[in-house]
Amino acid sequence: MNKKKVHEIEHQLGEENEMIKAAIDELKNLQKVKEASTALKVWQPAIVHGRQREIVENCSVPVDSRINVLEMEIKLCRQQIFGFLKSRRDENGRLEAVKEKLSKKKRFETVEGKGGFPSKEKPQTNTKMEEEDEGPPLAVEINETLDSQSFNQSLQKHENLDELPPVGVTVITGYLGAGKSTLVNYILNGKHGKRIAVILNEFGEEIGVERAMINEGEGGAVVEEWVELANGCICCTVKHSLVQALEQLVQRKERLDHILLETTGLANPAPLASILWLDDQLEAAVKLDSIITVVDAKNLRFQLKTHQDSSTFPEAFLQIAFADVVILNKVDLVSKNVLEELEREIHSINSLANIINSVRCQVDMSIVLNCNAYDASHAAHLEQLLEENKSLTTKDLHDSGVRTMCVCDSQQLDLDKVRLWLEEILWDKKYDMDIYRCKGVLNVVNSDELHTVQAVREIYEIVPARKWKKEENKTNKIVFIGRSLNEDILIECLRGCASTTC
Ligand SMILES: Nc1nc2c(ncn2[C@@H]2O[C@H](COP(=O)(O)OP(=O)(O)OP(=O)(O)O)[C@@H](O)[C@H]2O)c(=O)[nH]1
Repeated sequence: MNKKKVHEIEHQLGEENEMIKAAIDELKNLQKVKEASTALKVWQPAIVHGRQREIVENCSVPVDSRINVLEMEIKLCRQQIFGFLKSRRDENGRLEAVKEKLSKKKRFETVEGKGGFPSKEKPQTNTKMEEEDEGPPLAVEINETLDSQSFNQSLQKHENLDELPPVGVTVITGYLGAGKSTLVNYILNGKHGKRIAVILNEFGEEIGVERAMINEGEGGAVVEEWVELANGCICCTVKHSLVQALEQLVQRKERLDHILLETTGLANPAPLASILWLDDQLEAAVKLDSIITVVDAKNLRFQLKTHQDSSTFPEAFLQIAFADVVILNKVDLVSKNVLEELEREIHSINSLANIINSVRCQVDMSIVLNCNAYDASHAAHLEQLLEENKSLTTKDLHDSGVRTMCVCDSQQLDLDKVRLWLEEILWDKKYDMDIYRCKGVLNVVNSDELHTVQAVREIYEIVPARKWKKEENKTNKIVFIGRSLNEDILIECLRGCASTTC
């Protein structure tokens, strides 16, 4: 399956390469024509002059406009190639992971055959379906057995798995000791009746410790699965294991309402969004619900300042910058004044985030489950956020240089131009801006639908959300969160995306 996909990607890459070559050849020829036509205006020996005229006369296309179009085509081809290379890398990575898992499985069978498998590590597979499931590479515990009737029902439902709505994934991040596990515990014990799977990412020695410290819900959530990902941080080394873990979980989609993914305290949450957005198979089965960052009110200032004088950027900043919800926890340990300052500080890093104060993460469940922070159907909420950010001044500069900026313009936009612009600033880092997060609503030419744009690091998505309402002011509003943001350039670029046909 993966091999086939790799071949497909390679085929597409080949085609894209051919197109780029053809476009470059044409561009070279056109540039010769352009040079020749310029040279015609300069004195030349007659024979050279004649040759130049011939080149110009043989060219029937309007050179300048064709050159512009070709340059655009080449750029698009490059972006496509960039995307294919990335997919190929991901696919190859997954292929390797599957191979490794296969070889492990072979080892497992050999050991089991000799009766020597340590019981703790042996997966408790109680049904045929579970035996057939490919487990994630690391520890997986299945806490439920199915009787034959529910197994059959489950199998029937299994056939219609694709028709089920995607399962929401809440990423819980936050600095070391902020209260992430406390939040997971709280959710699992809440009276919401949801069936929840938990994925934990801990470093080597900690494996199993987190698991033991979290109490499964009693009368609340049914913990379907615990998946512990070892050996590294989700944002780098265990990415493939995470994809596999998610894939395994969604095989049981009919028995799951939600997935919680608790990261290590030193994780940068951005790559997680890209995993959930970029993986085609996963995309239909799971969706990023929201990124929740738990913040320790007592220690936040210290955590933010720790790296201020060094070149490394504190994870605490990034975790706040990417958050949709910030739970300002341990408010019992600070005064009201400090709390207000902290709220200001958090908003100066990320003014889009919804800040909730808490003691022991006791927050309203609706804030943490089914936020739909990335869902186009929640365009109204997004619009409200953007409206609040409109008044934001660019002088709200945080010490770190991380700032939030809102740019607005009322002209109808050309979607291709918007894509090119976003790719320039997110992928090519044109203008040296470091954009962590971007959210916006767009008024697109030839469309009566409001479009939303979402970006986390280099991954972005533009989707039609709903029809514009009559009374609405069709303004484009985009909020950027990042470092070295340049308001003038952003506004100029947004205006440059205006459609010329309207
Ligand atoms: N006083 C006070 N203590 C809290 C609060 N919330 C959590 N704690 C305590 O803070 C400590 C750390 O909480 P955890 O939930 O383990 O934090 P964590 O973010 O999962 O920690 P790591 O996994 O090490 O990153 C525990 O001793 C909690 O009991 C709070 O609101 N007030």
